[in-house]
Amino acid sequence: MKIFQKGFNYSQDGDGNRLVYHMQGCNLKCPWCANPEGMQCKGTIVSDPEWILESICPHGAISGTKVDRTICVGCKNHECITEHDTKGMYLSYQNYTVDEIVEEVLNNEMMFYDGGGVTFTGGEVTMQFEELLESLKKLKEHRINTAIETNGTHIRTEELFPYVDQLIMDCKLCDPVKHQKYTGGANEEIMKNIRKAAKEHPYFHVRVPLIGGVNNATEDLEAFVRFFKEINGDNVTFEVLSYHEFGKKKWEECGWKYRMTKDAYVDQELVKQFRQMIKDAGLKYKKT
Ligand SMILES: C[S@@+](CC[C@H](N)C(=O)[O-])C[C@H]1O[C@@H](n2cnc3c(N)ncnc32)[C@H](O)[C@@H]1O
Ligand code: SF4
Ligand code: SF4
Repeated sequence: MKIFQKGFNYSQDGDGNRLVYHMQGCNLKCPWCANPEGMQCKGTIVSDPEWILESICPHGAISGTKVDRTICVGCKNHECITEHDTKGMYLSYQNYTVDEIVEEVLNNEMMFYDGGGVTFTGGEVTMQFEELLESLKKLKEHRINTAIETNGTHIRTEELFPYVDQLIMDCKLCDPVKHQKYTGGANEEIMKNIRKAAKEHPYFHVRVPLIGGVNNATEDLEAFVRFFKEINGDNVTFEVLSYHEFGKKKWEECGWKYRMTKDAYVDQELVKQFRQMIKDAGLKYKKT
C-alpha cells in the first residue's frame, strides 16, 4: 500500500485515539485540498526548502532553496530521490504490505484503550481498493475498530461497509454542475453512496467542508439541508468543517501553485448559522 503520512490523532478522524494512515492517490482535484502530496496516484516528489541541497540534482534544477520544476518535467532518472536519501527532496509515499500495516496496528493496540482504532484516509482511500479491503478485513479479524474517510466516488464503496465501524464521507456540493467545476469530478456516485450508507451503515458520518466561493451560497446550504433531511436516520450524523489553508505550503513544496485566495475563508457566523440550520432540521450534529 502506498502511504504518504501516518501517525496518531486524537478524536479527529474517528472516535478515540487513532492510528491514521493517509493513502496515496485521489480521483478528485479539489484546489483547497489540505493534503496535496497525496493527490497523484504515482506519487509526487516533494521538496523541503529547509533541507534542500543543490548537489542532489545533476540537472541544475535546484538553485538555493528553489526547484525549477520545468526542468524536473523532462527528468527521467530523478537522481535527487533515487541516488540521494535526504529530507530536501523525497517521494511522497512509502510502500507497506497489508501484513506490515496489520502488524504495526497490533503492536500499537494498547493505544486504543479509549475506543480508538485505525483510520484510513487520504488522498482517497478507495484508489487502492483491494489493499484497503484486505487490510480492513484482517483488522476486523483482530477486532480492531476501523474508520475510513472517503470522498464517496467509488462504485464498490458498499463492499467496505461490513468491515468499517465508522464510515466518514464528504458531501462537498449537491449541485452536480458545481461539483464537477470545483472538484474536477461528478457527484452522481457520491450522492448514491451517501444514500446507500445512510440506509445500510450503522455508523455514518457526513461532512461538509465549507469553502468560500465554492459551496457557501444560500442555495448550496439549503440544498445540503434538503438532501440531509431526505437521507436522515438514527445512524447518521453531520458535521461542517470550515476552510483552512494548512495545505498551502505543501502545494508549493509539490511544485504547484496554490490557487485558493483569502475569499475561501468562510465567515464564522455563517458556519454557525449552517450548523444551526442542520440542528433545526432535526439532524444530529457531531463534531469530530
Ligand atoms: C484530505 S480529505 C481525505 C478524505 C477524502 N479524500 C475526502 O475528501 O473526503 C479529509 C478531510 O479533510 C477535509 N479537507 C480537505 N482540505 C480541506 C481544507 N482546505 N479545509 C477544510 N477541510 C478540508 C476534506 O473535506 C475531508 O473531510
Ligand atoms: S526530479 Fe530531481 S533530479 Fe530530476 S531535475 Fe528535478 S530535482 Fe533534478
Ligand atoms: S477528494 Fe479529498 S483528497 Fe481528494 S483532492 Fe479532494 S479533499 Fe483532497
